[in-house]
Order: sequence, then structure tokens, then C-alpha cells
Amino acid sequence: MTAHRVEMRDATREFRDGGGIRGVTLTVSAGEIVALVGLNGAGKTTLMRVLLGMLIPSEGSVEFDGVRLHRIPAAQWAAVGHLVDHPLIYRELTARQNLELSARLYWAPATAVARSLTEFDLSRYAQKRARALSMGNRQRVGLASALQHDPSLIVLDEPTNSLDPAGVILLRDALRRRADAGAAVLVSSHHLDEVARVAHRIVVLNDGRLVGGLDPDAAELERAFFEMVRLDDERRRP
Ligand SMILES: Nc1ncnc2c1ncn2[C@@H]1O[C@H](COP(=O)(O)OP(=O)(O)OP(=O)(O)O)[C@@H](O)[C@H]1O
Repeated sequence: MTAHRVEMRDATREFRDGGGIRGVTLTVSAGEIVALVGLNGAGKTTLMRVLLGMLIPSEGSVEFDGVRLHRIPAAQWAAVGHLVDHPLIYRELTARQNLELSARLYWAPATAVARSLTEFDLSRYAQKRARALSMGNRQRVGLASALQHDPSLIVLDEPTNSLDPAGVILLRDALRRRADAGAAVLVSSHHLDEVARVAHRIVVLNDGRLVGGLDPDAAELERAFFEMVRLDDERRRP
């Protein structure tokens, strides 16, 4: 796996109503799992969409291995795996057909589909149409699609949404394996305890700005998070 790093500098993308992100600087390096946490509306999804080029920053820049995002050759996108918003799934196709399609899109080897069905414990649903799957199993298919080509940059927005505890563990192992092999991973979550089990670093986003980091091994993580957010809110209050 070729090691990649993604770097966001002073990125700003505000919306008319005042939401968005402001002046965010963040680097995710090869081999590390960074968790992005923040309250509802803090800007996590917006940050990820800017990082992936789905939204153009109004200020600042995003670089992939030192190259500005819009200059990256199409082939390099095959090294990216992402799931932001909803899993990209065709409801009329079976789980296996969905995986075969995304394997072709991302130039994954022919063996990838069988491997990812096993990795996300989906083999028994392989022939089932996506529309007939439970939400959690659809999420598993979405995650398998995003990861089966072994991307070296992984961006997942609240990936444990609708997963059962077994799915959470499968995902955690899948991310660890890939980071150990050199992937750079950015994952957002509301569940601090859960991300603390997998992340090397936790960064806190509040009202569109990065306001600090948390040590995943620290005790009382939730308390530290709320304190950081409270202090930031207080600091900005007129
Ligand atoms: N397309 C858009 N147009 C206008 N405002 C938007 C748009 N997308 C997001 N926002 C606003 O930007 C802010 C950040 O939203 P975002 O979805 O990035 O937050 P989030 O941290 O992912 O929240 P959640 O945890 O609820 O998913 C919110 O105030 C939201 O209403």
C-alpha cells in the first residue's frame, strides 16, 4: 500500500445561515486513525466533504500528498475510500452485486468481494437485494464498498450509525488492519468511548472550528470533551 497523507490548511466553508467550518487546519498521516468529534451541527460532515473535494473551500486549501485536491489525477482517487452521508447502494442490486460494482469502480482485485463479504460478515446476505436488507446490514455493505479496495486514505462520517455491537467490532478491526498497513484514517463519531478504542488521536470541532485534542487513553473522556466545548463557547460569548 502506498502511504498517503491529507492536509487541510485554514479551510473555510461557511453557509448562509452561519454553519460550516472556519479556518480548519488538520493533517491525517499514513498509519494513523484520527477521530473527529463534535456536537450536532459542529461541522464534521462539512469538514469531511471539503476534505474529499465534494465542497470547495471558500478560503484555505486541501492537499493530498502535497498536491492540491483539484490537481490530483483521477487514478489517485482509487486510493481513497469514503462513506459520507448515506452509503452509496443500489437498492435493486444484491449485496454482492453492489460490492462487485464498487470493486470495478475502484479497480479492486477480483478476490476483494468475497473477502469483504467475509470481513463484514455479510456472506449470508450476498444474494439478497439491498432494499430487503436491514439498515445495519446496508451500512455494512456501504462500509465494505468503501474499504474493499484497501484505500490508503479512508474518510468515514459516523460509520457506526445503525451498526450493532458485532458490526462495531468488525469495523474497528477493519480500520485497525488498514491503519497498521499504512492507511490514513479520519472517522467522525458522537460516541467518545467507542472512538477512544480505535483512534490514535481525537480532535474536537466546535461551531466549525477545531478547538483542541483529547487523549484517547485519558479517563473521563466525556467530561473533558464537554469542558472543552463549554470553555470554547464561553470564550466566544460577547
Ligand atoms: N448545504 C448546506 N446549506 C446550509 N447549511 C448547511 C449545509 N450543510 C450543513 N449546513 C450547516 O452547517 C453546520 C454544520 O453541519 P454539519 O452537517 O457539517 O454538522 P455535523 O457536525 O456533521 O452534525 P451532525 O453531528 O448533526 O451530523 C450546521 O449548522 C448545518 O445546518
